[in-house]
Amino acid sequence: MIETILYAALAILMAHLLFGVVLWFRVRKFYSYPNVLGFPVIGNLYYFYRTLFLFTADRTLKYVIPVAEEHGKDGLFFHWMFGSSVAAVITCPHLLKKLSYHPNLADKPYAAYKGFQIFMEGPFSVLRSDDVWKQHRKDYNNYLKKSRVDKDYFKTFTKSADKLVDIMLETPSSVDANAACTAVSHDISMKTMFSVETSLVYRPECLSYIYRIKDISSILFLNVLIISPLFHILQPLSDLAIGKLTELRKLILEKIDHQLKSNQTPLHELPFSTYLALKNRKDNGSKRQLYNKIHELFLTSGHTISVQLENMICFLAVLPDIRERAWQEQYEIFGNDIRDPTIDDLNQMNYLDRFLKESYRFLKVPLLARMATADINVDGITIPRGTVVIYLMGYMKFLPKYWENPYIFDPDRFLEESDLLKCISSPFGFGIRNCPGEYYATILIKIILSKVLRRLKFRPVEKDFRFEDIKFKSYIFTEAENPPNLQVEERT
Ligand code: HEM
Repeated sequence: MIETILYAALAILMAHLLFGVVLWFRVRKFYSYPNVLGFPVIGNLYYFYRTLFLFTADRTLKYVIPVAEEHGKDGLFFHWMFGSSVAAVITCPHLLKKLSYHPNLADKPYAAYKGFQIFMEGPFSVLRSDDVWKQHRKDYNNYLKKSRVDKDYFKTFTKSADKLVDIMLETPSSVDANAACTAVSHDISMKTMFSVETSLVYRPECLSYIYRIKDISSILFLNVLIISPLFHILQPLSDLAIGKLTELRKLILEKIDHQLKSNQTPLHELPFSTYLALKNRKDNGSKRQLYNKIHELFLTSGHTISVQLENMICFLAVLPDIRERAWQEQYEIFGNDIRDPTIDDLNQMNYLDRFLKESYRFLKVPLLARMATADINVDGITIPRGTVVIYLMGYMKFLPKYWENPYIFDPDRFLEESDLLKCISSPFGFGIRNCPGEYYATILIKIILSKVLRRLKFRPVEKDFRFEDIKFKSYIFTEAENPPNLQVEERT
């Protein structure tokens, strides 16, 4: 018996060493780690297991940043990542600038985005930037373009801003701004993208399911090597996990059905979700494909705004000087008038623009990833075809070499903006896979903050809570993990 166990242990050890040799052979040309115990094979095995269980963006970042600081050279280091691919990790803004629009870096890597395909199907989760992606993207661009936002969605934005203020005034002694912003931004997304009016998004049980979607989507940033075999189990589970949201989906599908049956609305006036359903029908797409398209739209249009908005309100609450300066600018434009802003008004809000930029720096996407579809030569180094290129945004946005006092919240650091800083601080990504929702998001957030600032005074209930007390955690975006409840009063 003991002999059998010993043989089995020896066999596992040998198999491991062989595996280690294969790993080392694959990465030996550009591996930048020191050997472990002087042996490259053991080093490779060590890093293989060390990164195999990096499931979430937060864990990945916590592991990669110290490695970048220790081993990165000239803003780049190669790493055997996610247990499955060689990654070139970019930590230097100059390199980022050179590579961000590189034609060989137009695709998204399987390793980092495949997980999203469990429940999303649209430009975000399409890996190749091919004709399929182009078509999806064209549809998004069409529904998010400036003329649509200004003409079709603007009124919804302004009405919803008032609604948010009213909700915050309902329980002025202790406002959960996160819940309020989540409800309102999902309501806006339901109205603009899905043309559905429902109070369901305001119900606490529905909100808790929306938060769950956030958790699921952050976990989906995961290790495909482990997760791929589980895909078929995970897909039905993801439906179960988002329970109440299936009620929202039901409403969306009923609306779609109704619009398709009535056949009266001209094609270009259809809401985005109905248009997607029509196309899905034409392409003989399955019901699951339609669900996945709806989920992507729901996540990209609702979740993104709610995270940014709730955190920005939290920043304004804990930074009284900045809040008053932002209010002062509003006062200069509107006086005491609480009328709806126009596009011209929004264009005059320069301090608010800087506040948004500085907020985005803290609420950053922790990392962005692309796939090298051919060899890339940069600064005398070759990034080979098939390498996953990871832009370590969460690191570059706080490098003291580029940002004075990086952990101080200072909108005025954007008074002068170089091309380089613009590139690092870009909250909406870059290259052809950047965000199509930038205009929609910016207009919406500015309208809401303009109303909130003009109508409300607010501070944390816990008076001593400071900006420095905020603990940040990375999901798809980086967010405050411990936002304080707010005390609110109407400005007179
Ligand atoms: C403040 C709000 C938002 C921020 C900070 C943001 C940020 C981003 C970033 C950084 C990317 C690039 C992701 C990557 O490279 O992997 C992205 C992609 C995307 N965003 Fe946004 N986004 C926001 C709002 C929106 C909105 C409102 C929509 C749609 C209604 C949207 C739809 C998309 C889509 C479809 C993609 C994928 C594009 C592609 O791969 O071609 N986003 N977003």
